[in-house]
Order: sequence, then structure tokens, then C-alpha cells
Amino acid sequence: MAHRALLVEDDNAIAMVIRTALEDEGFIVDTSDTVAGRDAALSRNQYGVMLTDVMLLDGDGIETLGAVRETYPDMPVIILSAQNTLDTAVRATDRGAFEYFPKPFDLDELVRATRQAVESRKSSVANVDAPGDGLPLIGRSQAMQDVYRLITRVLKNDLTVLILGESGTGKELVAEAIHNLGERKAGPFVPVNTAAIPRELIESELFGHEKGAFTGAIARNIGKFEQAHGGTLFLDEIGDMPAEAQTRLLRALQSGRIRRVGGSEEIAVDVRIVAATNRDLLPLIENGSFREDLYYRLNVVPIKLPPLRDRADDVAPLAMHFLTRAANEGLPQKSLSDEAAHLLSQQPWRGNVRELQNLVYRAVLLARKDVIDAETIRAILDDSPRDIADGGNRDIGAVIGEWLERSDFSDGTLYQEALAELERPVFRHALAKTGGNQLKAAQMLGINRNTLRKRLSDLEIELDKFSRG
Ligand SMILES: Nc1ncnc2c1ncn2[C@@H]1O[C@H](COP(=O)(O)OP(=O)(O)OP(=O)(O)O)[C@@H](O)[C@H]1O
Repeated sequence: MAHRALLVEDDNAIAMVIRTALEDEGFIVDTSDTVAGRDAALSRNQYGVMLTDVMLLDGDGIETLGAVRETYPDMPVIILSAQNTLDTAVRATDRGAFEYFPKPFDLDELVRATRQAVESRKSSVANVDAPGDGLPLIGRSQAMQDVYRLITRVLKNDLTVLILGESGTGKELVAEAIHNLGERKAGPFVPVNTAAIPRELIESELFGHEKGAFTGAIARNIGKFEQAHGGTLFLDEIGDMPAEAQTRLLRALQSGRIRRVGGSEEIAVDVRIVAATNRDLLPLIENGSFREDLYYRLNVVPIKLPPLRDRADDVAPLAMHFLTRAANEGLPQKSLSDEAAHLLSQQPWRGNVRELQNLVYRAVLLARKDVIDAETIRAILDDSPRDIADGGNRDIGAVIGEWLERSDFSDGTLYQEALAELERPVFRHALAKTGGNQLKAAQMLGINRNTLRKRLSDLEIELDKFSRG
């Protein structure tokens, strides 16, 4: 049986393209370009699915969707939007949209979703509170649109989410958005950085301990799982979790119960798990340092955050966002010249959004005029760890050859000098990657934090070049 679809779109060209594609698929398609026309069509015919634009000639297709959903609760609605913000995506799904397609969209994917919608006839979302002031996630690139769509799919359920992406891509921000926009928002959001806790304390951190459980356990301690009861537990840097803790975590996830270290009682906990890592877990599974069964438990809904260099369109809006934020924090109000914005959009951003944020704050402090120009940006970039780190790409053999031409190293320092030449770019890369976070840098390097601090001082590496603000 042919399905009837209602297409509400005021851009004639887009309407024509979608209509043709759907008709090719066997749909009978009616079109309308206004809210009033839509309502009239709905009252005349029964539709298997409606596809609607947001901004229509006489109103907002999302704002008026609630009434449509009330009258036709079984009709799936697909939103087509040029306002590609997380807010629009959330607004759309809150009003009961089945799917959300940011423009420009992939036509094949839209047709597939339309077919799926009429076949399942399920309305994905019931009435939900307005999203409130959810955290801002800036960026309208296609890659971020995909992220927003995934986020909206996990807001009304408790599915475990695994957020993947390089350091500084916004994994924690996404985890917070899932919590703050979801149904557990009244409960606690409890982040745990599993890499930052000493190995011997991680179980007690997660599950708590009873008084006297081990030397130093002078009082009962409630772990993160129990603290997150009714809310969301955000397990960050999950790829760095020690093996024993992985086993206990898996057991807790399977049973929904935890046991405090040194305790005998099993305690039921109601938590939503959102995990994140900047490491590629598959090789860790292969080499035995990450449990495969835990991986499958966590990887129910993977959300991959793209590196900033793959979404150059997002750079300028993010920079503007940080300028506003800096001003709200009491720093001088600055704007960005077009040339400066263009220059920023061309950088490789190895430290991703965090690196951009640090740079914008430095620019705000450095710029003498109200408008941050390309020259100021260039000066910061030239002075940044990236350049110095790239210096490490020089062939170390050639460098040593040059030294030996100039000196016979009779003072016996060749070995030390050569090591320092190697260490400098390694440390700088590690610090650039972690936005100046010494703990994380030390973990990446596999050296003690105090050793790192000492070497940084010996090598006269200035930390503030890498850190925020
Ligand atoms: N899309 C975004 N919009 C606005 N701010 C962002 C966005 N993405 C990241 N940020 C900001 O960049 C900084 C780094 O983000 P976040 O801490 O979430 O990254 P992460 O991926 O968890 O990093 P790590 O793996 O190093 O812990 C934060 O200050 C965050 O607010």
C-alpha cells in the first residue's frame, strides 16, 4: 500500500527535490508551504508521515508541533531545519519529532528515515519538559549535527553512552549535556577521572569503603556510584582504568549493585553511565589492557566527537563564544577581525577546542585594540608550543652533526644535550596535547609527575604557554 506523506516546506526547490525522491520510493506526497496549509491538509487526509521545515512563511514549524502531535499522536514527524543548533534538535525531539534532519541533508538518508518512520509508526518521544538552559555546545558543522542527533536519541532513555574523541574535543561537555537535558537532570552529575586517581584508590573512589577497610580508611566513605544514585556517573578516561577496577566496574554494571571496599552488603544503585576516552580502545583490548566484555557493556551508544581540524566551520563561532565568555568573566570585551577568524580556521588545533579556548583568552589579554587582528593571532601562534614542538621534527642526527662541527664536547655534555634536544619536543607535544595538564602529560609520557615538573624546570619549558587563559 502506498503511504501518504505531507511535506511542509516553503523553499520550492527543496520541496521539489524531496517530493520527487519520495515519489520515486512510492509515496503519495502532498505539499504545503505554511502552517495554515499544513493544518488544512492534516484535517483533510490521513498521513503516514509528515516532514516539516522549521521556519515557515506564517510561523514556526516546531512551536506549533505540540498541537499537531496531540491531534495526530501516531503520525511520525520529521523535522528539516536550517537552524542547526543543539537547541533546535532538542526542541524538535521534545515536541515529539521522530527524526531531525539538519540542512543540508543527505537525500538518501532522509528517504530511508521517512520509510522507517511510516513503517515503525512509533513516535520517539513523549511529552518532556522544556530543555531549560542546557549547556551550550557550539558548532553547526555537519559533524556536530550528527553528534546532536545522537545526543537527542539518548535523552529519554538510560542507555549507556561511550563518548570518543581526542583530548579537548568536548567529551565532558557532551556528557553534561546528556545529563542536563535528559530525564535525570534533577539528580546528580558525578564526574570521575579514572586516570587521575591513584591505582590503589580507584575502587574505593568508585565504590566507597567501610571504616578500617585498609590502612588510612579512618571513616566510611561513600563512593562515586552511590553519590550518583538517581543521576549520571561520568567515567572519564576509561581507557586508563586499572584491570582490577575494570572487573569490579563490569560486575557493578551487570548487577546494578555495588559493594563498598571492606563491606559485605550489596547496595543497589540507580545510575546512568556515560563513559569517555581519548584512547582507541580496540588496540587496548587486543593487548589485554582493556576488557572486551566491559567495552561491549559501555559501547551501547557510541558518540564520536570529531577533532576540530575536521570542522573548520566551527572555529570562528567557537572563538566568538569564548570571547563572550571571557567578557562575562570580567575580561575586556573584544571582537575578532575576519582575517583573524580565517587564520584561526586554518590551524591544525592538535589540542582541539581547549587549545582554541586558551588561545582566545591569551588574545583577549594581549590585544591592545578592541578588535583582535590577524597579527595578534599570528604572534600567539608563533609563540605557541606547536611551533616549538614542530622544531622537534628536525633530524636529530643532523643536529648532533652540526654541534660536533662546532664543539668537541670536552666537557662531556653531549649525551645530556642530545637527550634534552629529544625531550623538549616530546614534553611540549604532550603539554600541548593536554592543554598544559601536567598530570595527564605525565601519564601520556609514562613518567612520574614530579619528574616531569623537574625536567620542565631543567629544560626551561614555560608552562603558561600551554595552559588555559
Ligand atoms: N562544542 C563546544 N562548544 C563550546 N565549548 C566547547 C565545545 N567543545 C569543547 N568546549 C570547551 O573546550 C574545553 C575542553 O572540553 P572538554 O573538557 O569537554 O574536552 P574533553 O574531550 O573532555 O577533553 P579531555 O579528553 O582532555 O578530558 C572545555 O572548556 C569546554 O567547555
